[in-house]
Amino acid sequence: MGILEKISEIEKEIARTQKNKATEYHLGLLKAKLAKYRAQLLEPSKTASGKGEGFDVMKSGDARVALIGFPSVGKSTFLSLMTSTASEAASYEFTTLTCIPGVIEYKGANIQLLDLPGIIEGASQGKGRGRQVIAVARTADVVIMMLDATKGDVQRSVLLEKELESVGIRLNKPKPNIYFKPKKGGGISFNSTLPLTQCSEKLVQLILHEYKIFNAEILFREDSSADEFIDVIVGNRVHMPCLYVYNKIDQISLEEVDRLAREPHSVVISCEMKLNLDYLMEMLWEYLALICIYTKKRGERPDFSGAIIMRRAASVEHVCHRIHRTLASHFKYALVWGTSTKYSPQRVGLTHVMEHEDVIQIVKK
Ligand SMILES: Nc1nc2c(ncn2[C@@H]2O[C@H](COP(=O)(O)OP(=O)(O)OP(=O)(O)O)[C@@H](O)[C@H]2O)c(=O)[nH]1
Ligand SMILES: [K+]
Ligand SMILES: [Mg+2]
Repeated sequence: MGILEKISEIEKEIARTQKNKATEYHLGLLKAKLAKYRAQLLEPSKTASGKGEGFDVMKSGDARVALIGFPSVGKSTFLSLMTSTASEAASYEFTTLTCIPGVIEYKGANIQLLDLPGIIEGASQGKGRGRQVIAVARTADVVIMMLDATKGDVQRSVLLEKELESVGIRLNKPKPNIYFKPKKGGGISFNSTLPLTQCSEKLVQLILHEYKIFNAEILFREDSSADEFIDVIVGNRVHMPCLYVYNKIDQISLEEVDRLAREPHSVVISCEMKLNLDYLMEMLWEYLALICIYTKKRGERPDFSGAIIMRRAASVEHVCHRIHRTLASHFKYALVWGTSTKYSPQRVGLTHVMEHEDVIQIVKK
């Protein structure tokens, strides 16, 4: 039996197994098996000629955003609208056949936006160009899942989310807070800091057994599920923020727009009428978790023309490294003006955490 058949067998068995206390272990085991086969699917195939297969687009700029969606939802129209790159748009499906990069300039940051072919159900198993598209999605900092507002797409977004889930991409989900350390000997040591309602020591043992792990230390720090535990063992999961963008709202009623806008993580837009694009950029900025830092030399005004773009929670040390490789080793202290400090300016050390629009002056030894 091929992997795809095995996967489909297990999926069928999961679907026909009733979920209750008695089947809990059986289901847990099935899920562990499923995750194992899915992982094999992700491995590069040995038979394929290899070259020219993937969409190799160089990473550039401060962050990368991938446009994922069914065909003809308006991904290429969006890229052409937001960047100086033109990507062909048309009313037929699968107009775009490869990965087309553009750059959005926003708040001094260069955000790389990737237009991609439309994907359909079964993409993760190689339908269409699904696997290449998903491989690109894995490299993004944020995924924009673009949906067609005229197609009642709340349900359809679930389908695509499942495709991404099945290859280890977790959208808008925090990493499970589980400590897991394989050992050389000593058996399984299992602990939890709170009562578990979705998983148990026995289930954990079974799952570990399936992965041929017989010695390990495990600590559940939250009430995680068996699926989340499997994610931790498998390890190559990508946790990624995702914005659900409903396009073509020029075609639906105000009530419908209002309803879609209230869905979690969603933004409603119209590329054709250029509606709500500012708000989308604000949300994207939030989801990318980028901040602007301005530098200032002693006795001079801050340089507001060139912001340093960093990730949220970046420290003074991170800023130093960005300015020059050796700066941190000559660092004496820094003066910071802005929302991260109580006083303006305030003298801070390397570990101080910067905030958006802070100004920094670095004093060397
Ligand atoms: N009414 C309306 N039509 C739109 C809007 N945005 C895009 N379209 C139309 O939707 C059709 C598909 O647009 P594309 O940009 O080619 O869609 P795509 O998602 O890139 O499609 P594929 O590359 O085939 O997957 C085109 O006819 C666009 O003119 C919009 O905001 N409103
Ligand atoms: K199209
Ligand atoms: Mg397109």
